[in-house]
Amino acid sequence: MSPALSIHGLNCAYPGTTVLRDVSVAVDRQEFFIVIGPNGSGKTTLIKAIARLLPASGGEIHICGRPLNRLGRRELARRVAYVPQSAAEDTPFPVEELVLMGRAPYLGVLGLQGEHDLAIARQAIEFTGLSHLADRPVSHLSGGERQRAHIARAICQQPELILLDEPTASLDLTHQIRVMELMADLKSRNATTVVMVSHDINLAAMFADRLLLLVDGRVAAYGPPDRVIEEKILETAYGCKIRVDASPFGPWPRVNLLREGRVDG
Ligand SMILES: Nc1ncnc2c1ncn2[C@@H]1O[C@H](COP(=O)(O)OP(=O)(O)OP(=O)(O)O)[C@@H](O)[C@H]1O
Repeated sequence: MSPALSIHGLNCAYPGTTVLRDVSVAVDRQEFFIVIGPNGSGKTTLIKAIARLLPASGGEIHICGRPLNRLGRRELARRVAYVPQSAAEDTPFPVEELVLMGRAPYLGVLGLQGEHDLAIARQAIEFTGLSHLADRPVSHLSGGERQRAHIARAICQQPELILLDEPTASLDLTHQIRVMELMADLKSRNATTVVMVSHDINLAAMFADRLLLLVDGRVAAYGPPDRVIEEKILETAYGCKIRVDASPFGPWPRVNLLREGRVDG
Protein backbone atom coordinates (compact mmCIF):
# COMPACT_ATOMS: atom_id res chain seq x y z
CA MET A 1 0.00 0.00 0.00
CA SER A 2 1.35 3.45 -0.87
CA PRO A 3 2.24 5.72 2.05
CA ALA A 4 -0.28 8.30 3.26
CA LEU A 5 2.14 11.01 2.24
CA SER A 6 5.28 10.91 0.22
CA ILE A 7 7.42 13.90 -0.58
CA HIS A 8 10.29 13.72 -2.99
CA GLY A 9 12.87 16.45 -3.61
CA LEU A 10 10.50 19.23 -2.54
CA ASN A 11 11.60 22.84 -3.01
CA CYS A 12 9.42 25.77 -1.97
CA ALA A 13 10.15 29.45 -2.32
CA TYR A 14 8.63 32.84 -1.57
CA PRO A 15 9.60 35.71 -3.89
CA GLY A 16 13.31 36.23 -3.37
CA THR A 17 13.79 33.41 -0.77
CA THR A 18 14.07 29.66 -1.16
CA VAL A 19 12.70 28.05 2.01
CA LEU A 20 12.51 24.30 1.48
CA ARG A 21 15.40 22.57 -0.22
CA ASP A 22 15.25 19.02 -1.48
CA VAL A 23 12.95 17.70 1.25
CA SER A 24 12.14 13.99 0.91
CA VAL A 25 10.09 12.05 3.47
CA ALA A 26 7.44 9.35 3.53
CA VAL A 27 4.71 9.10 6.16
CA ASP A 28 3.00 5.75 6.60
CA ARG A 29 -0.74 5.39 6.91
CA GLN A 30 -1.90 5.69 10.51
CA GLU A 31 1.38 7.23 11.57
CA PHE A 32 1.75 10.10 14.07
CA PHE A 33 4.42 12.22 12.40
CA ILE A 34 5.74 15.38 14.03
CA VAL A 35 7.82 18.09 12.37
CA ILE A 36 10.18 20.02 14.66
CA GLY A 37 12.84 22.63 14.01
CA PRO A 38 14.00 26.15 14.90
CA ASN A 39 11.95 29.27 14.08
CA GLY A 40 11.97 29.99 10.38
CA SER A 41 13.22 26.52 9.39
CA GLY A 42 10.28 25.96 7.04
CA LYS A 43 7.82 23.85 9.07
CA THR A 44 4.72 25.93 8.24
CA THR A 45 5.86 26.20 4.63
CA LEU A 46 6.05 22.40 4.46
CA ILE A 47 2.59 21.92 5.97
CA LYS A 48 1.11 24.53 3.61
CA ALA A 49 2.73 22.85 0.61
CA ILE A 50 1.16 19.53 1.67
CA ALA A 51 -2.23 21.27 2.05
CA ARG A 52 -1.67 22.73 -1.46
CA LEU A 53 -1.86 26.26 -0.12
CA LEU A 54 1.61 26.98 -1.47
CA PRO A 55 2.94 25.78 -4.82
CA ALA A 56 6.14 23.75 -4.91
CA SER A 57 8.93 25.15 -7.03
CA GLY A 58 10.30 21.66 -7.53
CA GLY A 59 9.77 18.05 -6.48
CA GLU A 60 6.65 16.02 -5.89
CA ILE A 61 4.04 15.35 -3.21
CA HIS A 62 1.82 12.28 -3.32
CA ILE A 63 -1.19 11.69 -1.06
CA CYS A 64 -2.02 7.98 -0.74
CA GLY A 65 -0.18 7.40 -3.99
CA ARG A 66 -1.95 10.17 -5.96
CA PRO A 67 -0.05 13.25 -7.15
CA LEU A 68 -1.23 16.19 -5.03
CA ASN A 69 -1.56 18.54 -7.96
CA ARG A 70 -3.88 16.14 -9.79
CA LEU A 71 -6.44 15.83 -6.99
CA GLY A 72 -9.68 17.72 -7.55
CA ARG A 73 -10.62 20.24 -4.85
CA ARG A 74 -13.34 18.03 -3.39
CA GLU A 75 -11.16 14.97 -3.38
CA LEU A 76 -8.34 16.89 -1.73
CA ALA A 77 -10.76 18.13 0.95
CA ARG A 78 -11.97 14.59 1.60
CA ARG A 79 -8.45 13.32 1.97
CA VAL A 80 -6.63 16.18 3.71
CA ALA A 81 -7.73 18.52 6.53
CA TYR A 82 -5.60 21.44 7.64
CA VAL A 83 -5.66 23.22 10.99
CA PRO A 84 -3.65 26.45 10.67
CA GLN A 85 -1.26 27.86 13.23
CA SER A 86 -3.30 30.71 14.57
CA ALA A 87 -6.98 30.18 14.19
CA ALA A 88 -7.69 33.73 15.36
CA GLU A 89 -10.83 35.01 13.75
CA ASP A 90 -14.00 36.87 14.52
CA THR A 91 -16.42 34.50 12.87
CA PRO A 92 -19.87 35.10 14.31
CA PHE A 93 -20.95 31.50 13.58
CA PRO A 94 -21.63 29.16 16.47
CA VAL A 95 -19.14 26.33 17.06
CA GLU A 96 -21.53 23.73 15.63
CA GLU A 97 -21.80 25.63 12.37
CA LEU A 98 -18.04 26.01 12.03
CA VAL A 99 -17.60 22.29 12.67
CA LEU A 100 -20.34 21.42 10.16
CA MET A 101 -18.36 23.28 7.49
CA GLY A 102 -16.07 20.25 7.61
CA ARG A 103 -18.85 18.32 5.83
CA ALA A 104 -18.73 20.60 2.74
CA PRO A 105 -16.72 18.14 0.59
CA TYR A 106 -19.43 15.50 1.10
CA LEU A 107 -22.56 17.57 0.39
CA GLY A 108 -24.59 17.61 -2.81
CA VAL A 109 -25.01 20.61 -5.13
CA LEU A 110 -27.52 22.27 -2.81
CA GLY A 111 -25.11 21.98 0.10
CA LEU A 112 -27.77 20.60 2.42
CA GLN A 113 -26.57 18.88 5.55
CA GLY A 114 -28.42 15.78 6.68
CA GLU A 115 -28.83 14.01 10.03
CA HIS A 116 -25.72 11.96 9.24
CA ASP A 117 -23.59 15.13 8.84
CA LEU A 118 -25.01 16.59 12.02
CA ALA A 119 -24.23 13.38 13.93
CA ILE A 120 -20.61 13.42 12.71
CA ALA A 121 -20.28 17.10 13.68
CA ARG A 122 -21.68 16.46 17.16
CA GLN A 123 -19.32 13.53 17.60
CA ALA A 124 -16.35 15.74 16.64
CA ILE A 125 -17.54 18.43 19.06
CA GLU A 126 -17.85 15.87 21.85
CA PHE A 127 -14.48 14.34 20.96
CA THR A 128 -12.82 17.76 21.40
CA GLY A 129 -14.67 18.48 24.66
CA LEU A 130 -16.71 21.38 23.29
CA SER A 131 -20.28 20.08 23.71
CA HIS A 132 -21.09 22.74 26.32
CA LEU A 133 -19.97 25.45 23.88
CA ALA A 134 -21.64 24.11 20.72
CA ASP A 135 -24.03 27.08 20.42
CA ARG A 136 -21.52 29.77 21.36
CA PRO A 137 -20.18 32.04 18.58
CA VAL A 138 -16.57 31.16 17.76
CA SER A 139 -15.62 34.81 18.33
CA HIS A 140 -16.70 34.42 21.98
CA LEU A 141 -14.30 31.54 22.68
CA SER A 142 -10.87 31.69 24.28
CA GLY A 143 -7.84 31.10 22.01
CA GLY A 144 -7.52 27.50 23.18
CA GLU A 145 -11.24 26.74 22.77
CA ARG A 146 -11.16 28.26 19.29
CA GLN A 147 -8.18 26.08 18.43
CA ARG A 148 -10.16 23.01 19.52
CA ALA A 149 -13.17 24.13 17.46
CA HIS A 150 -10.94 24.19 14.38
CA ILE A 151 -9.61 20.77 15.25
CA ALA A 152 -13.23 19.54 15.55
CA ARG A 153 -13.96 20.94 12.09
CA ALA A 154 -10.94 19.09 10.68
CA ILE A 155 -12.07 15.84 12.38
CA CYS A 156 -15.59 16.35 10.98
CA GLN A 157 -14.01 16.38 7.52
CA GLN A 158 -13.09 12.70 8.12
CA PRO A 159 -9.78 13.06 6.32
CA GLU A 160 -7.20 10.36 5.73
CA LEU A 161 -4.52 12.87 6.60
CA ILE A 162 -4.85 15.64 9.19
CA LEU A 163 -2.28 18.46 9.15
CA LEU A 164 -1.90 20.56 12.29
CA ASP A 165 0.39 23.56 12.64
CA GLU A 166 1.38 24.03 16.29
CA PRO A 167 -2.03 23.02 17.65
CA THR A 168 -0.88 23.07 21.27
CA ALA A 169 0.82 26.48 21.15
CA SER A 170 -1.98 28.43 22.85
CA LEU A 171 -3.24 25.65 25.09
CA ASP A 172 -2.82 25.14 28.83
CA LEU A 173 -1.18 21.92 30.06
CA THR A 174 -4.40 19.89 30.29
CA HIS A 175 -5.45 20.84 26.81
CA GLN A 176 -1.98 20.28 25.37
CA ILE A 177 -1.95 16.68 26.51
CA ARG A 178 -5.63 16.30 25.57
CA VAL A 179 -5.01 17.41 21.98
CA MET A 180 -2.08 15.01 21.71
CA GLU A 181 -4.17 12.13 23.15
CA LEU A 182 -6.99 13.12 20.80
CA MET A 183 -4.72 12.81 17.79
CA ALA A 184 -3.30 9.50 19.04
CA ASP A 185 -6.90 8.32 19.47
CA LEU A 186 -7.95 9.55 16.03
CA LYS A 187 -5.00 7.68 14.58
CA SER A 188 -5.93 4.36 16.16
CA ARG A 189 -9.75 4.65 16.03
CA ASN A 190 -10.18 6.16 12.56
CA ALA A 191 -6.89 5.05 10.98
CA THR A 192 -6.10 8.72 10.36
CA THR A 193 -2.55 9.80 9.58
CA VAL A 194 -1.49 12.77 11.68
CA VAL A 195 1.18 15.25 10.56
CA MET A 196 1.82 17.94 13.16
CA VAL A 197 4.22 20.83 13.58
CA SER A 198 5.34 21.36 17.16
CA HIS A 199 7.95 23.25 19.15
CA ASP A 200 7.35 21.04 22.16
CA ILE A 201 9.98 18.37 21.66
CA ASN A 202 9.11 16.54 24.89
CA LEU A 203 5.46 16.19 23.91
CA ALA A 204 6.55 15.20 20.42
CA ALA A 205 8.85 12.50 21.88
CA MET A 206 5.95 11.06 23.88
CA PHE A 207 3.55 10.76 20.97
CA ALA A 208 5.36 10.67 17.62
CA ASP A 209 6.02 7.47 15.74
CA ARG A 210 8.60 9.44 13.80
CA LEU A 211 10.03 12.94 13.87
CA LEU A 212 11.32 15.17 11.13
CA LEU A 213 13.84 17.83 12.15
CA LEU A 214 14.02 20.69 9.66
CA VAL A 215 16.92 23.14 9.77
CA ASP A 216 17.24 25.91 7.20
CA GLY A 217 14.67 24.24 5.02
CA ARG A 218 16.54 20.95 4.84
CA VAL A 219 16.01 17.58 6.49
CA ALA A 220 18.52 17.52 9.37
CA ALA A 221 17.23 14.29 10.92
CA TYR A 222 14.29 11.96 10.37
CA GLY A 223 13.27 8.80 12.21
CA PRO A 224 11.90 7.47 15.52
CA PRO A 225 12.20 9.94 18.46
CA ASP A 226 15.29 8.28 19.96
CA ARG A 227 17.14 8.65 16.65
CA VAL A 228 16.35 12.35 16.27
CA ILE A 229 16.39 13.50 19.88
CA GLU A 230 20.13 13.25 20.41
CA GLU A 231 22.20 15.93 22.14
CA LYS A 232 24.55 16.58 19.22
CA ILE A 233 21.76 16.73 16.66
CA LEU A 234 19.63 19.13 18.72
CA GLU A 235 22.50 21.33 19.89
CA THR A 236 23.64 21.77 16.29
CA ALA A 237 20.09 22.47 15.12
CA TYR A 238 19.05 24.88 17.88
CA GLY A 239 22.42 26.32 18.94
CA CYS A 240 21.78 26.01 22.68
CA LYS A 241 22.93 23.68 25.47
CA ILE A 242 20.82 20.56 25.71
CA ARG A 243 21.00 17.33 27.64
CA VAL A 244 18.98 14.31 26.66
CA ASP A 245 18.14 11.51 29.07
CA ALA A 246 15.58 8.73 29.18
CA SER A 247 12.19 9.80 30.48
CA PRO A 248 11.47 8.08 33.81
CA PHE A 249 7.81 7.90 32.75
CA GLY A 250 7.93 5.98 29.50
CA PRO A 251 10.08 4.62 26.68
CA TRP A 252 10.96 7.95 25.12
CA PRO A 253 13.85 10.43 25.37
CA ARG A 254 13.57 13.62 27.40
CA VAL A 255 15.11 16.97 26.49
CA ASN A 256 16.49 19.21 29.23
CA LEU A 257 17.59 22.75 28.52
CA LEU A 258 20.70 23.95 30.34
CA ARG A 259 21.53 27.44 31.48
CA GLU A 260 24.85 28.66 30.13
CA GLY A 261 27.68 27.91 32.59
CA ARG A 262 25.39 26.43 35.27
CA VAL A 263 26.01 22.71 34.81
CA ASP A 264 29.21 20.79 34.15
CA GLY A 265 29.51 18.58 31.10
N1 LIG B 1 4.82 34.96 2.83
C1 LIG B 1 6.16 34.95 2.97
N2 LIG B 1 6.96 35.67 2.17
C2 LIG B 1 8.31 35.65 2.30
N3 LIG B 1 8.96 34.89 3.19
C3 LIG B 1 8.21 34.14 4.02
C4 LIG B 1 6.77 34.12 3.95
N4 LIG B 1 6.31 33.25 4.89
C5 LIG B 1 7.40 32.78 5.53
N5 LIG B 1 8.53 33.29 5.00
C6 LIG B 1 9.92 32.98 5.40
O1 LIG B 1 10.16 31.61 5.16
C7 LIG B 1 10.95 31.05 6.19
C8 LIG B 1 10.23 29.82 6.77
O2 LIG B 1 9.02 30.24 7.38
P1 LIG B 1 8.07 29.21 8.08
O3 LIG B 1 6.87 29.96 8.56
O4 LIG B 1 7.82 28.05 7.18
O5 LIG B 1 8.97 28.74 9.29
P2 LIG B 1 8.59 27.89 10.59
O6 LIG B 1 9.63 26.83 10.71
O7 LIG B 1 7.18 27.44 10.54
O8 LIG B 1 8.82 28.99 11.70
P3 LIG B 1 8.18 29.18 13.20
O9 LIG B 1 8.73 28.08 14.05
O10 LIG B 1 8.74 30.52 13.59
O11 LIG B 1 6.69 29.16 13.07
C9 LIG B 1 11.18 32.15 7.21
O12 LIG B 1 12.46 32.69 6.97
C10 LIG B 1 10.12 33.17 6.89
O13 LIG B 1 10.56 34.48 7.19
